[in-house]
Amino acid sequence: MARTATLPAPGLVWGPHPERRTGPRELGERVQAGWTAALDRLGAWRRHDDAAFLARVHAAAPTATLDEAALQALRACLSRERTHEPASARAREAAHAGFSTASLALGLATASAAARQTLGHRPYDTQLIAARAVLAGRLAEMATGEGKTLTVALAAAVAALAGLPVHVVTANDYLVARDAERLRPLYAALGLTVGTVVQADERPARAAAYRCQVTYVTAKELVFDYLRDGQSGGQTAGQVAVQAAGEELPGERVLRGLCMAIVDEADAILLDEARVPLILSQPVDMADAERHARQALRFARALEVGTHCELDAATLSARLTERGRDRLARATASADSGERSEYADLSPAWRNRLHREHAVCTALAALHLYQRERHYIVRDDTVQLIDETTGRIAEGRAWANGLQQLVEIKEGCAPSPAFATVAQITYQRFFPRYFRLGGLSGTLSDARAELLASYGLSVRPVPLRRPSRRRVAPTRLFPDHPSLWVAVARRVLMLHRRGRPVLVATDSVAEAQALADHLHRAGLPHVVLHARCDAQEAEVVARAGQRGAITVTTNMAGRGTDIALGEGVEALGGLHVLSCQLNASRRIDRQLAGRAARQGDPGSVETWLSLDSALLARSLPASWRPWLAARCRRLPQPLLRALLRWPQHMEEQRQRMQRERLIRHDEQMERRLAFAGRSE
Ligand SMILES: Nc1ncnc2c1ncn2[C@@H]1O[C@H](COP(=O)(O)OP(=O)(O)OP(=O)(O)O)[C@@H](O)[C@H]1O
Repeated sequence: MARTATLPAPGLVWGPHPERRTGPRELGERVQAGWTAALDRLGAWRRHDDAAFLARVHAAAPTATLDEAALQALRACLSRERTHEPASARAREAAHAGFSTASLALGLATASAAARQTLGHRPYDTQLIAARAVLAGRLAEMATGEGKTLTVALAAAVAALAGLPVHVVTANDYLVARDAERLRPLYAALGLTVGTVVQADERPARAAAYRCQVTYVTAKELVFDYLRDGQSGGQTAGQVAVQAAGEELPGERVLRGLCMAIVDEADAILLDEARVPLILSQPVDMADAERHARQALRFARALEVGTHCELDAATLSARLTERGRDRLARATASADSGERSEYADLSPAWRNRLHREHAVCTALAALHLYQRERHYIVRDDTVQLIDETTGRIAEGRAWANGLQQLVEIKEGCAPSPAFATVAQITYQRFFPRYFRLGGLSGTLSDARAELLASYGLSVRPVPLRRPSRRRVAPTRLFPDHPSLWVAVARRVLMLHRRGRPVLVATDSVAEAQALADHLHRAGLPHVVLHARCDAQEAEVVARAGQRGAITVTTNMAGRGTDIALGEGVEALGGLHVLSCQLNASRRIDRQLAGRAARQGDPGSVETWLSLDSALLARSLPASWRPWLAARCRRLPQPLLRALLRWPQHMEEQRQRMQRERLIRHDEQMERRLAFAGRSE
């Protein structure tokens, strides 16, 4: 007998702040996303489907005008199909089906007309294909320089015309302001309003920005606004009515729900930034916090490793055994019963089993797992963290959940101000709450399985507009940094004499300065970029394509910044990118390479590394170094590439596991809090 199964309706929360509350996407949706991605791999089918869709957009172009009557008709047509407050289960299903091809074609044709009229840019076919993928709730992989900024605007405009409040999520405040400003005329021509949210904005400004039809914002600001909104509680019917009338509610929610988000540079946000939860915290009474931390350390010191607890060095976490739990319970009970004991001054929080076990496990980790000179250093009576990826001091960073104060007390330092977690959420739990979610980046395919598993998002590769003319020169390895800088300076001199612009990427400020000294001695004019100022960085990187320009950068050169070639540079061979950094993932290498040879321009890329670069030095056995140092210039290319790829692969795996652990931890928290209230 045939069996049929119906998929459960996704748990959608409607009302004034619509959002999904099902966590990661439903199984059915993931299967569908996986199936669509599999279809994409059938190149012939994909080309046919793209061609048919483009034909419809081009056919709709003559009717796609920007007069009010046409826009009114388009809005009506699109909003019939979107249903962000569906009244029935049937409408709810339609909400997931997306727009019909006909209305989507008309919507994109109209947005294209606005782009032509206001920006003077006729959207490329590749941009239309990518915008369609985004509106279908997918991640479009568009190579660097192919025009993602305009693509985002096309997709955002269509969704906004359908009546969905759209959040365009970008990498930093500078890009938020720049993109919104650049695209404002396009949105205005379609009768749409645009707002921006940056770090410095106060609550009323944020509320006003979120009331716009399209809001440009960074992921961090967006998530903190969501967490703060969660703290402000529900609204009364009267307040909802006031807000619906467009009036401001001081101290109330600023977001209008999670309807549609388009994530630009999606891999940077959904993967690279998604390794730690976002925590909303508030200062706590320091005397209480210090007493509590000292009590936790006292309990932890009384436990025997192996008998009462087990330690996991890989995850830097401790676990109590049954005997450990009993001992802890007895100790706290004896304090509670008023018996004279060393624990007599315990605060009431210790009566809660979950709380005391968590506090003692953290103290055990602080005592036995977090090591001086490896995880932190002690300087000027303070504990400073060491960044595990770069091996440098992580300025201004501190551990959460009381760990910082525990390590400080262990080291005999004065504990720094403590903060209690008020609410927390991960990107992996936040973004799937959007009713519609899509995004773009140049570097997604390496992580497609993880993106599907964590966010239910499939990756749609978008073809190049013009064939790439990027030349990749052989990789070279040098025994140490001094020999690397001498060779790099010579290379830069040679290219500079020909007038070709060069962009050199180094690993750190110190390395950039060392190279700058060599360039200076060689009489080569150059710009060193190591300020942590996104606006300045983008400005300098944008000039890096001028004839004879030499730019030295310390981190990934301006993701999201266009490097236009100066006059005559194309004939000289375009921009040359010289990477002297072994990045933590291949995606970052590809982003850097993507600064050269954009949109069919000529350009070249090469990678020169030193054996003592941070990631290599950490991952290659010390016994290999003398052998490699003697032969590094003669190693065959495949062997050299494999040698450099290995540490990068290990780092990618480590970061992936970190994200998986975070998701598991998040799920555990959710289960524990199921009876105690939500974590946000
Ligand atoms: N349809 C178009 N017509 C003409 N120029 C365009 C069009 N689309 C984009 N451009 C131009 O192409 C350049 C690159 O665009 P953009 O910066 O959006 O690329 P990108 O894909 O975001 O690059 P990256 O991956 O480096 O961030 C910009 O100068 C932009 O103005």
